[in-house]
Amino acid sequence: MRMDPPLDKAGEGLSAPHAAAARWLPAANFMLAEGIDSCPIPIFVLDRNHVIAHWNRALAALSGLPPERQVGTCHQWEAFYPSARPTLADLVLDGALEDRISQFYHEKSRPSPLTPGAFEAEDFFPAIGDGGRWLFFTAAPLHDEAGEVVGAIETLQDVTEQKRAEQALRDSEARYRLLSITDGLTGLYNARHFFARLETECERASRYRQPLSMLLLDADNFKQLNDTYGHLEGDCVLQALAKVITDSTRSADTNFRYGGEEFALLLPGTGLDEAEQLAHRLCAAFASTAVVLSSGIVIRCTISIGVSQFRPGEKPAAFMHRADQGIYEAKDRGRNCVVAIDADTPR
Ligand SMILES: Nc1nc2c(ncn2[C@@H]2O[C@H](COP(=O)(O)OP(=O)(O)OP(=O)(O)O)[C@@H](O)[C@H]2O)c(=O)[nH]1
Repeated sequence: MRMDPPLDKAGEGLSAPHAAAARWLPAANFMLAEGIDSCPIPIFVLDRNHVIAHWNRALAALSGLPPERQVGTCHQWEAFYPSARPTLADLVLDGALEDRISQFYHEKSRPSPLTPGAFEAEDFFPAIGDGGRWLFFTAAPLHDEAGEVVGAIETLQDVTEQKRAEQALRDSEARYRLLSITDGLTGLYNARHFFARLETECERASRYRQPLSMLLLDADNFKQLNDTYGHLEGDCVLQALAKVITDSTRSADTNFRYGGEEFALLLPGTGLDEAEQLAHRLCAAFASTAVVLSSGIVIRCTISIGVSQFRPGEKPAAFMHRADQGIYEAKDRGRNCVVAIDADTPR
C-alpha cells in the first residue's frame, strides 16, 4: 500500500523535483530519527563538533546512560571508558587514519570491508554491565551533499555470549587435547606425547646445539609385585612412582609413562652428568618411599634407570636405544641402580 507523505510548505517557490524533496525532508528526518531511536542495535550519532545528536534507546539500555543526559554533550566516552578519550566515532569524524585508530584500539580495529572510510573493532569493556561486556562496534563518517564530513555514526553490538561460547569451545578443545596426551593412571604425559616430544626436543637440540638428556625408568620385579598383591595394588605403586618423579623434576623437564611400568624423562638443557645425578636421586627417593597399599600394607619398591645424552644430528631412536641399553645393564647389575651410556662408548 502506498502511503502519501505528510506535506508542509517547505517546497514552496522551488523547482518541482527540489520542492518534492524539500516537502519530503521533515518526514524523512523524522523517520530517520525514529529509525535510529527504535533500532535494537545501540547507536549514537555525533555532529561535526563531536556533540551527541542521537543516543538511542538500545544504547541507553546497554550503557545505563539515558539520551536526556547524553544528547547535546560530548560525553560519549562516559559509556565506555573511565576517563575522557576519543571513541571510534570521534576518530572517524576527525578523519583519523588506520595508524591513529590502532593507537587507541591496537590490534582490535580494522577498516570496514563494507563501507569506505568506516572502521570496526572489538574490545572488552570492563565497566559495562555486571562484570564487563565484549562489544563489536563500527563507526562511519556522515557526509553532506558536497561530500564534506559533517558527523559520524557509531553502532555497537554486545557479543559477550558469542565470546564466552568461543572461549568455552577453546577450553574444551584444550581439555580434550590434554586428555589425549595424558596417561589416565598417573597424570603424566603418555607414550604418544613422548614420541612426539622426543622428535621436537631432538630437532631443537640439534638446531641450537644445546644438551638434551633422557632417563628411562623401569620398575623392578613388577610382575612379582602384581602376582603377590594384585594388579590394582601394582597400579598404586605406579602412581607413587609418578609422584616421586614429578616432585623431583623441574618444570622444563617433561615426564612420561610410555609403557606399562616404564617411564621416561626428557631433560632439555641437561648434560649426561647432571642427568645421571638426577637419576641417582630418583632411585634413592623411590627406594625410600613407603607405598601404602589399599589393603593397608606398606611396601617399598625400586627402579632401574638408563641414562643417555643426545648427540646432535643422530636419530631419536638411537638416543633412546642407549637409555634402553642402560636399563638392561642396570637390571644385569642387580636392579635399583643407574647406568649412563655415553654416545662415545663403543657398545
Ligand atoms: N599393575 C600394573 N602392572 C602392569 C601395568 N603395565 C604392565 N604391568 C606389569 O608389569 C610387569 C612387568 O613385568 P616384566 O617385564 O617381566 O618385568 P619385571 O617383573 O618388572 O622384572 P624386571 O623388569 O626384570 O625387574 C608385568 O607383569 C605387567 O603385567 C599396569 O599398568 N599396572
